[in-house]
Amino acid sequence: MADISTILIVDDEAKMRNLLSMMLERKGYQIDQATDGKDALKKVSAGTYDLVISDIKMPEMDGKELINRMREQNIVTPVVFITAFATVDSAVDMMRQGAADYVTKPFDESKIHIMVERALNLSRIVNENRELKQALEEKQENRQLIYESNSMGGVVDLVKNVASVDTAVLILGESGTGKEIIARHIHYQSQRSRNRFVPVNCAAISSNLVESELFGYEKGSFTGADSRRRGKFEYATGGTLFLDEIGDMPLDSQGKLLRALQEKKFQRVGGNQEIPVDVRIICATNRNLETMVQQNKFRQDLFYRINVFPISIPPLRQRKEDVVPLAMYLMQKFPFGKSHTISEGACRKLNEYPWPGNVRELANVIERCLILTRETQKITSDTLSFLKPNEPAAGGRVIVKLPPGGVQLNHVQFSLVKQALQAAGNNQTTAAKLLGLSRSKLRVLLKNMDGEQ
Ligand SMILES: Nc1ncnc2c1ncn2[C@@H]1O[C@H](COP(=O)(O)OP(=O)(O)OP(=O)(O)O)[C@@H](O)[C@H]1O
Repeated sequence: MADISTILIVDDEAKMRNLLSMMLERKGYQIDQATDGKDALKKVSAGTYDLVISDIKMPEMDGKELINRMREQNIVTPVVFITAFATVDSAVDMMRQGAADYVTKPFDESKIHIMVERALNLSRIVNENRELKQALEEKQENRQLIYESNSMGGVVDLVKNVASVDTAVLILGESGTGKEIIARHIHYQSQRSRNRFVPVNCAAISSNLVESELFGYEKGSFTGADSRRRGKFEYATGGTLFLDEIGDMPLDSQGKLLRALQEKKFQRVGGNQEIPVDVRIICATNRNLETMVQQNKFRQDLFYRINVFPISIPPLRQRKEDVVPLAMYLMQKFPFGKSHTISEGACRKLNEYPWPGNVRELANVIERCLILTRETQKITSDTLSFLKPNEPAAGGRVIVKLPPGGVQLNHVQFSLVKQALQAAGNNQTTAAKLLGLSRSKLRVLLKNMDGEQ
């Protein structure tokens, strides 16, 4: 049931839109309508459609401009044109613009159905091809797991054991230890590897959006829901759903997640169609969920359901053997780091440092060193003089004195975010790094700040 095709019909004539909608709804397709190219572009940018059927002549934005704008925005949904007068020339022109097909008016119903089926088949093949390519690239990108330590060797053994079964896995470890890369390895070694690996950062989604992010929504289910949208569960069908920072998921959303996992089905927000769950769940957290359960901050029943096969990733300071191999590997990953060398003294310094931000912090330090030594291409212990073993390079402890009259925490947050953006020249990725946040979490903060202004 999850793959009912959704078609967007674009025509300025209501009569034509309704006629086509009726014909296609009878065949079981889900239909949405737009009144011209501009309206259609807004909808295809926000929603998920399998096919667009569009008139050519329309006010505001015509069919040709619509398809051009879609391709500019990398929206590859096939478009079929309906035209009153198709000469060979205009047909060639339409196909040149990237149309999947065209039909001439007046048309009979069977012609429309054949054309829609053909275009949807094409759409499926194009999507499959694109996703396979993406998966291959991702697999190559995340292929290498660097380690020398016995403790990481143990983690890799656990990954091998659990990959082939569909068991829920809970990956535990401090921030930046490699929880996501381990989750990807489980996925790519499983029978689900031909399908998607879909990461969701539970900490980056504001609580009122968790449900629609996970389960999707129907058109009109809330203000701004202009079109139907698939959620992460549906998107990951046949594959793996990676729920990162699960400990940060609000309690009421935890209840909804639990229900979907128990009943093995869910409904989109505002919908009544039951959609079966066919995903493998891998969760990760840097929090102590058992303590959170005791404090009633995490649901015990959900904890038992996701904690079937726990894997703990040790912090980098407890596996010093991995530090230098990882540093060498990370150097190679940067395009300008291929011919750099690293001295023994520098390696010693890297080994002495406690790495509170783990592998992510090591990657940041290596990037900084590569920039500092662009000329000499030699990383020495002097290059690492900014690294103080008792003073973390990033994410260190900061003590802020509380003013006697108290302070609004969100004002402090606001000020720090603003300063970080200023220092980073408005580059959100760099600003997020300065604040020890992921870019998505910074975006949520910015959005919330917008709301408060
Ligand atoms: N053993 C490893 N080999 C190669 N790369 C690694 C390894 N461990 C971590 N990395 C890299 O370090 C970075 C941080 O790892 P990852 O995102 O998996 O950590 P995480 O524990 O999920 O972080 P967070 O808790 O902040 O979400 C990534 O770029 C990842 O590819």
